[in-house]
Amino acid sequence: MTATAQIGVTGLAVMGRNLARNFARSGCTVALHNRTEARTRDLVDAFGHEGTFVPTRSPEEFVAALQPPRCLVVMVKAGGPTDAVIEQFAQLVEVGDVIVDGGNAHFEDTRRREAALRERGVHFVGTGISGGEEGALLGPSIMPGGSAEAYRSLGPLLERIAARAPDGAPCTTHLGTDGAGHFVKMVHNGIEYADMQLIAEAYDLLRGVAGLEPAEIAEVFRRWNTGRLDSYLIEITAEVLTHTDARTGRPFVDVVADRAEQKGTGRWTVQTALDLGVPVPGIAQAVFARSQSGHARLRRAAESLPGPETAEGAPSRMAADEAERFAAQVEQCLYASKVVSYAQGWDMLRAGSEAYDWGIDLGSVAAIWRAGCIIRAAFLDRIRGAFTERPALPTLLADPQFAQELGEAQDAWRGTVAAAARHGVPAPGMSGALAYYDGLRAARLPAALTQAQRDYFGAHTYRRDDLEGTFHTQWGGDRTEDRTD
Ligand SMILES: NC(=O)C1=CN([C@@H]2O[C@H](COP(=O)(O)OP(=O)(O)OC[C@H]3O[C@@H](n4cnc5c(N)ncnc54)[C@H](OP(=O)(O)O)[C@@H]3O)[C@@H](O)[C@H]2O)C=CC1
Ligand SMILES: O=C(CO)[C@H](O)[C@H](O)COP(=O)(O)O
Repeated sequence: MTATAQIGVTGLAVMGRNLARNFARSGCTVALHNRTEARTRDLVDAFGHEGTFVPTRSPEEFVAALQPPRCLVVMVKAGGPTDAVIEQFAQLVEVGDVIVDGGNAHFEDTRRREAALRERGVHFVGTGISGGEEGALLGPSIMPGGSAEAYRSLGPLLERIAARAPDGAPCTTHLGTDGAGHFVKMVHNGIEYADMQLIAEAYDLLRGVAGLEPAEIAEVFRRWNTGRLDSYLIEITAEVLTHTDARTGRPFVDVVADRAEQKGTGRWTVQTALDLGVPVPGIAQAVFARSQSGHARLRRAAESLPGPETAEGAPSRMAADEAERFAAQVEQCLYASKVVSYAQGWDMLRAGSEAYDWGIDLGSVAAIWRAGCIIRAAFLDRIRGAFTERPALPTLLADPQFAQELGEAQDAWRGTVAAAARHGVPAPGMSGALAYYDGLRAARLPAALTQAQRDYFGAHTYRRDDLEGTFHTQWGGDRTEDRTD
């Protein structure tokens, strides 16, 4: 077989097939391979006219079809299958070739795989790809890690197929060595979970407190989508809320089982945050809210527990002008809570970058999330601006523009969280975001009491604000204080 292909894709299910088509449409010659050959044939039969494909029937043929240095993208099921496929191709490629894993791998697996392949002289690039099936075809946000040398050959190809931000910049950049790309994708998904949870809470409040119908709530979301909340997730929420179930004629949202599932990337984000010691309660609340929704036994056991009197029976419908005022208040609350969640996501990016010495450019991450990915949103350009102007910004909340907006949202944010509590509408994301915000601004936290308790029962010692060193109080004795360091 003649080596004519600039890039190869192995694993031609929904993501791989569309990525391969995207490469071909951008003018690349694309080698194709899939374990089950029928998928390769189907792709060429259906889409062969879109560009130049080189279908292959075996891993050996696939590798032989690639121009050196070979770049091959693995798009197979995450976990064991990815390991098996990487090992298979590692045996066939040569020193200097690039193997790319575009699946949703855990960044620690990517670090392990990169180290093993580096020993053999092969570049391994773990890359996050976001945008789902449609994004893979029309332009995803691509988050590659790996060596700078690998990016030199792979980067130009990725830049051809990535989404374009409104300023025309491709939504991909080299993020750092080994697992940096998959770490960034993991945090992207964590933020995605938090954002989706907040949007779900806004919907629930408009329904449970204002008494609006799904189609009316869709109109509210459409309006929001023309302002600072302009984002893909708000846009699709409006679409979902206008959809009517063909079987029953009821709003679609009312026939879908209210048990949210998860493949695991949100959970990984929270587990990693715990290891890194970064507080990301917005993401954790979202993961736990999904988990709680699926606990049928707990929910059944609790369904007859008392709630606030205002919540008894069907929600009373607000008058039009009152509903409008309430919706405006929810918008402020949603926006403020969203800013807090994104701030936590960026804290996590910074902590990961420091812990693994990746040197992730925090402004660039916002730049490549402006288009193509699930959390694409107008306000990411402002996050890009904030971290580009001040790379050492300690938290997004300290950016003067965001801080001003959070100041302006105070009454509405607190009023909405209070309304949720009064009506018994669960809003862990919004109330958690407010608690996080208040926790950061507090001049003094009750952590002082926690420390005192720890010293009381376990002699764990404490520090004082007025003296250097560590101390222990003789709680069981005369309560004198000893210096312990
Ligand atoms: N779906 C999505 O929206 C997104 C998916 N991803 C990630 O992209 C990757 C691909 O996802 P998706 O397209 O949904 O496909 P799947 O995750 O469903 O994986 C199916 C593909 O994996 C191949 N495969 C499975 N096991 C093996 C094996 N042991 N050896 C060789 N090939 C194997 C299948 O081959 P065969 O046809 O022979 O069964 C098929 O090509 C995954 O890692 C996923 O996490 C990332 C972003 C979004
Ligand atoms: O990677 C993605 C987008 O960027 C997937 O859409 C995401 O993994 C979906 O996750 P979950 O099934 O856990 O909701």
